[in-house]
Amino acid sequence: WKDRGAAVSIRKEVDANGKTVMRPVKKGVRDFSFGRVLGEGSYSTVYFATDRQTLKEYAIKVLEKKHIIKERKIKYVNIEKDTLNRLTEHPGIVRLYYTFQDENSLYYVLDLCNGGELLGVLKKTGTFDVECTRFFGAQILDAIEYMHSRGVIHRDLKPENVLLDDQLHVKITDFGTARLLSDPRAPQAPPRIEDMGTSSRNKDQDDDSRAASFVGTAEYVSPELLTNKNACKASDLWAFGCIIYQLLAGRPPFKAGSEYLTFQKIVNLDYEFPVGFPPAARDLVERCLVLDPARRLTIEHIKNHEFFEGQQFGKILWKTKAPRLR
Ligand SMILES: NC(=O)c1nn(CC2CCNCC2)c2c1CCc1cnc(N=C3C=CCC=C3)nc1-2
Repeated sequence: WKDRGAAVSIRKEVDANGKTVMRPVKKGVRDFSFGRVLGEGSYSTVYFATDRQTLKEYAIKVLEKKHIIKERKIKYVNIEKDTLNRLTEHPGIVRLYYTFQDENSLYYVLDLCNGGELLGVLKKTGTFDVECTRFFGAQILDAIEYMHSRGVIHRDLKPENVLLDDQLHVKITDFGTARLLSDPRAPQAPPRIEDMGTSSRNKDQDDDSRAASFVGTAEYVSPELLTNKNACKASDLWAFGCIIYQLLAGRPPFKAGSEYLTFQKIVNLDYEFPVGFPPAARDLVERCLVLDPARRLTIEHIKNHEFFEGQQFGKILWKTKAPRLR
């Protein structure tokens, strides 16, 4: 596990001749003061942390080496680091500044998102209006487009993994279950539902035991992941459709008393729109929540959809002030 990035601190030390020297030293855990826990996963804990020298605030994800080895998750750890190393230049993705390690743990120094989860903000207002949904939806879509252009499929997009910074701008996180396509630029023809029965894998996807085992969070998992275990870029757009629905309705489209019943609703496309759901948003959601990934709207189609009429994407989007939440 090679450390990444070369953050150094300058440390005052006395050399062999008793002379005080300023020596560049790679940053380590002693260079930070750790605060509250921001989140805990099966193999990691994320802390609020402050660089003692620069006073800059970060989120530091700490992974215990013993636990990762015991649970045979080394591959996940390296996939997440490789994924974050590919996603370095987008305002909508939590950035990895550098990593370091000590004898017990691995440390990822990441962007801090003081605004918390999009889900938390949504719960405060219950539902968002069209203006707010367009603002957050456009930023999420812009970030997905960048991810996919770098050959990364998130596979677990949901409002809990959409964080917000101080300006309530979106930052997508948690790439521990992402899939890295071998050739980022290869246009990925998602498998068709009728091809699902065959064992043929999508040619872009590396043959990876993780593909067979991983399924995302029940309410947002795509039908192809349930029927064929093969996530494709369109799987993230299924989750996008679920998120747009949830921002406007205040609940996800597929939710039942158990995971199994939720999965049943998904594969049967069993969901309804609440009365008063905005028509343009309804049309967009209906064209994202399509069982056959090959027939789902692409990112370009979504950007040109009536719901996003007049919405600018790209750099200008990230300079726009967040609308009043309502
Ligand atoms: N898994 C991660 O990489 C990760 N997990 N968290 C906290 C989780 C809490 C549950 N929902 C998903 C995120 C973070 C990160 C990246 C880096 C990161 C940066 N800032 C925050 N900020 C938060 C502030 C308030 C509440 C939750 C998170 N959190 C994280």
